[in-house]
Amino acid sequence: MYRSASGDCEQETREEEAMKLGLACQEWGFFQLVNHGISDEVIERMKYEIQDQYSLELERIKSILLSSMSKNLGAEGLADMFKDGMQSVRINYYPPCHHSSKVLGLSPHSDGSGLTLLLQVNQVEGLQIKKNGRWLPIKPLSSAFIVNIDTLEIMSHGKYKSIEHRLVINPEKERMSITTFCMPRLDVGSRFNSQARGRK
Ligand SMILES: O=C(O)CCC(=O)C(=O)O
Ligand SMILES: [Fe+2]
Repeated sequence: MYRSASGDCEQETREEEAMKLGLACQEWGFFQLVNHGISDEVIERMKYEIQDQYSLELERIKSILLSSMSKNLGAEGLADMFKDGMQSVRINYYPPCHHSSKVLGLSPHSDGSGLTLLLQVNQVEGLQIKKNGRWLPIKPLSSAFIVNIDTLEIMSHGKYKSIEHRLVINPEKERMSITTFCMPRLDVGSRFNSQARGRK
């Protein structure tokens, strides 16, 4: 819902703002939201932590993991294939739902990046992975990253497995997680895609 940030503005201003919002949505489909009530301090801290701390630290963890996988697979240069590859981050929020048996937070899927690093923000269970036809819950460990293999399955010629997973909702508690999808460099991705197409 759009709400004027100061909250106490006159009815007239509110109507004017709502009209401007409507126009921006109709004519541009893009707009910048100011006076939203989140303090500069919180925003600056968030920017700093995402840019200078979290993503740099993840980059470090990713290269350590990939070097080790590279040795394990006997596939030199795996870490290099991900160097300067795109990373995208998704913050997932799952509100509690009393009809939790009738809904899913995320339906069964496997991720489309190369490798995924997932951080559970709170310790609420919900993630399940499919193993031998059964859904197994993943117990949240505080401060652990949950790592899952995606297109690395193709890159490892099937030696590593990309596993289907889903998210079930808790009836009482909300859940939050931060997923970082790590892609190989674009040229590597297209090389593997055309190889995979060639195999069909
Ligand atoms: O929230 C989770 O634990 C799972 C998230 C997930 O599978 C995804 O973002 O692709
Ligand atoms: Fe996923």
